[in-house]
Amino acid sequence: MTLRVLEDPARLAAAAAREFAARAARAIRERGRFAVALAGGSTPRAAYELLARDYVDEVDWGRVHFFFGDERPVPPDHADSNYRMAREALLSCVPAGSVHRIRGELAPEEAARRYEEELRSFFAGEEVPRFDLILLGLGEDGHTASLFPHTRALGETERLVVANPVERLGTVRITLTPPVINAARAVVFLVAGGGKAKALREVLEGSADPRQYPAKLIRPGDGEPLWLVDRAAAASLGKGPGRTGGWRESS
Ligand SMILES: O=C(O)[C@H](O)[C@@H](O)[C@H](O)[C@H](O)COP(=O)(O)O
Repeated sequence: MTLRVLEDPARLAAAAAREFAARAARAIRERGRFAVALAGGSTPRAAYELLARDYVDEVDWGRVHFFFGDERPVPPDHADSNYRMAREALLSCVPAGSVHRIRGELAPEEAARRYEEELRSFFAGEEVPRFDLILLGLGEDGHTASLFPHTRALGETERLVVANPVERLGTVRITLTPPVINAARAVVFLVAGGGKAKALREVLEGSADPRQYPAKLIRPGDGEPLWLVDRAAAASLGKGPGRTGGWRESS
């Protein structure tokens, strides 16, 4: 597991944009396309905006295929839509090869079924779709994508996409499941803000049950997750009695 601590959210966004562009170039060089699942929430927005502003000529956007790690059960123009955030920050600014949104306007089960169909079609021939990159955030409760603590999706081993009831939020979210995320060639977490410090320490150093901190379930077989965090989110690392190590800080 590699941890990079950036001074502030702006430097975190810049590092994330650089990472995205580097992995896109490598995937396109090696396989002729770059299949990426975008994270939702607020943290990644600045990185998406940097990609749209500073990387228009750096990335062969026509070979980039955008997917989503999860979606809220809302239409694409709703303020809570992860698709809407990505469209405003990036997708409307670059000539992507394709954009595959999760149809939040449908009933969650139907949205999950259709999205799974779309994944199986795009990744035809792959038992489990292998994204070149999956971007993820981390919630203060240790969730990632829409894998929330003690929810049904955490134990999913067959489905690629599920409708996941989240009692605490009183809603049903549509999310990639752990097997798909862990099949990715690369997983990069973007974590900013002191509010995430406790969850980040628990995930990286704690021995709590992964059902309590679902981001602990993310262990890509191919490579270690890269954690891009700002200094505020990293404030509690290396202090807890339960530091299990296992991560190295890279400059
Ligand atoms: O749909 C979502 O909300 C995200 O997929 C979710 O997993 C997010 O990444 C975390 O909740 C962190 O959100 P912030 O970046 O807003 O803190």
